[in-house]
Amino acid sequence: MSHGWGYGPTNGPDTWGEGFPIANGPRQSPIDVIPGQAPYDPALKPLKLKYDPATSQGILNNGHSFQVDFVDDADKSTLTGGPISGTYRLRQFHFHWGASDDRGSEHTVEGVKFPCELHLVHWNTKYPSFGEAASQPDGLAVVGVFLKIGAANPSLQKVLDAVDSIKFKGNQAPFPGFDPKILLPSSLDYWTYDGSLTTPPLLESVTWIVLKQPISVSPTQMAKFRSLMFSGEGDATCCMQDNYRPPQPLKGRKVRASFK
Ligand SMILES: Cc1ccnc(S(N)(=O)=O)n1
Ligand SMILES: [Zn+2]
Repeated sequence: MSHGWGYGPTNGPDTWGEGFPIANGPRQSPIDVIPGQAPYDPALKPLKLKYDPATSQGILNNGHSFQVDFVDDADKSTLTGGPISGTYRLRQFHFHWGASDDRGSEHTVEGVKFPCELHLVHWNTKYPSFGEAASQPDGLAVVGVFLKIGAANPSLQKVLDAVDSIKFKGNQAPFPGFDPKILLPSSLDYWTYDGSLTTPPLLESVTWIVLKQPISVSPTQMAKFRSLMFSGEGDATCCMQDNYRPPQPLKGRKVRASFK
C-alpha cells in the first residue's frame, strides 16, 4: 500500500516533489518574509472580510490538519479588496503547528518561526467552483495569521473546545454559528505575494495575504493542537504536530506591504 504524503521522515515535504513536481516550481509557498525587502505599495487596498456565522458548517480531522468548513454556495462569507480583484468566498480555515513552541508556522519573518499559523482559504467567484479555481493562477486567496505564545485566546478556545470530538483522521462534527472574524488581530496590515498551496497538490494558484500582527495562543492551547492524531482510530498512534512546510525559494518574486 503506497503511503500518501505527510510530514514524517519518509513522506514529508522533502519527498513531495516525487509525486508533485510542481513542488520545485517558480511560485511555491510558504516563504520567509523579509520586511526590509517588502516595500509599501500605496496601490494596495485595505482587506475587506465579511463573514456570516450562519455559513460555518463542520469541523474535520483530515489527517494532515483540522479544518472548519463553510457553506460557499453564495456570497455570504467573502474576501474583497486587498491585493485581489473581484470577490473570493471563504471555503475553510485550518492551522499548521509544531511539536514545540519554537516552530510550527509555515511563513517566517526574517527567519523567525511562530508556534502556529492559521490559514483562511478563499476562492475566486469568477470560476464556477473551488476545484476549478484551485487550478487557476488567480483562483485562491489565503489569509495567513501568525499565533504567538501569550495569554490564552478565548476566540481560539471556541475552536479548540471541539478538538476532542475529532481526535482521529476522518472524524468530523457539526460546527455551526462560528464567526471566523473573531480570530483576526486588530490590525489587518499585511504582506502579499503570489504563491501556492503549501500542501499537495501544491497548486500555484494562491494570492497570499500574510497579516503582520499575530494573535495570541497559550502553551496549554498549543498542547490541545498537539492532542490531535494524524492517524485513524486503531492505527498506530501518531500525534498531529510539525504539520508545516518550511519556506521555499522566492525565485525572483516580489513581496509587497500594505503598510508603511
Ligand atoms: C485548501 C488547501 C489545500 C492545501 N493547502 C492549503 S494551504 N495550506 O496552502 O492553505 N489549503
Ligand atoms: Zn495551510
